[in-house]
Amino acid sequence: MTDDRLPIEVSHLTKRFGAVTAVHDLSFTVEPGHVTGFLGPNGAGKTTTMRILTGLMSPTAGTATIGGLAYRRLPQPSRTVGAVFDTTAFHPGHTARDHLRVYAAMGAHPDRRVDDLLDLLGLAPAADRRTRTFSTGMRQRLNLATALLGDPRVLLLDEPSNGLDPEGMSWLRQFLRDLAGDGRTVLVSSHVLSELEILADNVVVIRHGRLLAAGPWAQLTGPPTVVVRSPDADALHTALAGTHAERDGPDRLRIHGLDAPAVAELAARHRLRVHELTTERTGLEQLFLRLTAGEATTAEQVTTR
Ligand SMILES: Nc1ncnc2c1ncn2[C@@H]1O[C@H](COP(=O)(O)OP(=O)(O)OP(=O)(O)O)[C@@H](O)[C@H]1O
Repeated sequence: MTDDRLPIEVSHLTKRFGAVTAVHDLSFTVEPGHVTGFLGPNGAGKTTTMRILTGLMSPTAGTATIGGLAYRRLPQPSRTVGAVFDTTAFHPGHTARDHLRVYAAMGAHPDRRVDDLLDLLGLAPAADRRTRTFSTGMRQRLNLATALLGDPRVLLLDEPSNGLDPEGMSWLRQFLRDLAGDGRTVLVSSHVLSELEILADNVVVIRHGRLLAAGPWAQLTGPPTVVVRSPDADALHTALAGTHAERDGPDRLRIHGLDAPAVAELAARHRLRVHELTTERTGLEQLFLRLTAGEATTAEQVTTR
């Protein structure tokens, strides 16, 4: 394959199971070179979308492509796409090495990939332990190793952070960033916003199978607000004429459209005292609750606030 930067494109995708519409006219793009979060409450349609992307299910309508091709039309699917689903089961009597060897044989991947991946995922010391003794974190790593056997350019990971402790999260963040840094396309689902905030650069938010918002975090949460506490709040308010500032108590101002260093410099230029200067971002939890409560229904409504 000459072009190894392969975007994921979901276009007007619909999937019905009898009376249930799991995915409804869903469209979004996932760019290579970034980790993109796929966020939605339980039952939102994330797994269904990812299953369609990996050819495990057919859509009722619309398309889901990788580098412009449906999974079934990819010339070397297992070398192009690596997927991890939450439900991936291990044979409890198999060791980590056995497990990877079985999958390497199924995908006709060279056996040496097994040892390379055990090393890469930090599983070498546990390579000959039976998977039934594995912690959640080790299972997640073994899942990732399995997905990486074919050295794929696209990774679809369904809830890979489920059950990880903070150290595991920090490791996963770096690991996914390194994969994306190499031009890979990485889509990671979760129903927990704070996890995706750590792991992903961009996010696609869905609810009831429909798109709610998509884009980089900063674009979705809006610019920061600077809160200043100053005994010279009146004079500072006057000095801030032309920016959007509002009183928030006798000695406090909330300022939009300037960052904290700019506010500090302006105060210094006017020789005004600053006792406290903090930056607040629109709470991501708040954003998600607002989105999933149905106040916003399109990306525009979210980005323009
Ligand atoms: N095989 C199926 N048959 C019938 N309904 C299904 C099937 N698979 C999924 N659904 C339904 O489709 C909807 C979307 O489910 P899906 O698993 O895609 O959501 P999800 O966002 O991945 O949720 P979770 O975070 O709980 O995994 C749900 O209402 C689910 O019950």
